[in-house]
Amino acid sequence: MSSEATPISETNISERIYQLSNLAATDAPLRFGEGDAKRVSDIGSGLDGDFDYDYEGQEEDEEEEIVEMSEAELIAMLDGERDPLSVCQQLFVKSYEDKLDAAADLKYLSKSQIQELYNEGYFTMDWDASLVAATRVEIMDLINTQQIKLEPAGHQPGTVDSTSDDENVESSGAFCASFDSRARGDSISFLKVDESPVHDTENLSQMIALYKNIQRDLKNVINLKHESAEYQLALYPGRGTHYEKHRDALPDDGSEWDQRRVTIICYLNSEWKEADGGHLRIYKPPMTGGDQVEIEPQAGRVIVFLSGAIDHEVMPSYAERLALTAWCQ
Ligand SMILES: O=C(O)CCC(=O)C(=O)O
Ligand SMILES: [Fe+2]
Repeated sequence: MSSEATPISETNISERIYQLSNLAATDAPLRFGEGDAKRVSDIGSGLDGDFDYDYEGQEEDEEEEIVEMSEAELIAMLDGERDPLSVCQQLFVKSYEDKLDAAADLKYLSKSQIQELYNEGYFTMDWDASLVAATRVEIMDLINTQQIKLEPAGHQPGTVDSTSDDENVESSGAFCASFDSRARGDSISFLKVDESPVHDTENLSQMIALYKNIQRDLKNVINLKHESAEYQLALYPGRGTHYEKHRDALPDDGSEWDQRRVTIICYLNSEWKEADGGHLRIYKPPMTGGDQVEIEPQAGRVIVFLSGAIDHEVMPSYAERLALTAWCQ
């Protein structure tokens, strides 16, 4: 189905984007690719019933048109209207360049990293590999002792994401589809970093502090609504497991929706070598040339990107591959 052929009204799409965005705020990233057709009209509830009353003659004009559109089509349509990076650049506070010049508000990130995030939609950095390697040992121990319970991300909904909203799980065909094991081969656990003593471990808590530091700096230059973030641990077991091309959120200019705005991922693979694969492939936004960049998932490598602007894909991984992601809203 071609997105151009789909007539859709402004209000219609904004409501539907709102509902999709709520999905994105759980673990329902906006995946797209072959065979990923979803009914936008299936998502959520209420909207289609809003016009069910029968005042003679009046409702005809107001009858909402039900439009079928996959997430891929929705994103393609939005991208066609405006480059997703230029939309997400609106997330930056108006005075962000002044703040960079003052540099006083940045404690952990550099001015050039913030500028890269603005201009390219992402930047990479490296954390102390020995801290990350020690954290991996702690995490594997927590997994082996069942203190962290990983569940296949491509599993049936309702059993996977403790942070997810049951209403979404039940009402949304799209949500179900995002748990398609063909799309992703990892097992995941959402970490309640602020609540659980389980994660009160020396190295892991030091690493969480690093994420929080980044978030604190980002908050000075980007409109972020929350102090907290969602933390997801993801383990790919090897055997060529991957995560198909997707976007973590819709392009978001910071208006009103509960979107993931910034994705921060750190890799924890101390023994990683080229033949292990599992690179993160980044698709640069069209306005920066649209090239592909591959990020090696080696211990300490960190990527920070604008969730609504960067398509990405986990390439087949032939060794266990561990990553800790934080999504800031
Ligand atoms: O682990 C990675 O490199 C990316 C994972 C990812 O894209 C996701 O969990 O949404
Ligand atoms: Fe992602």
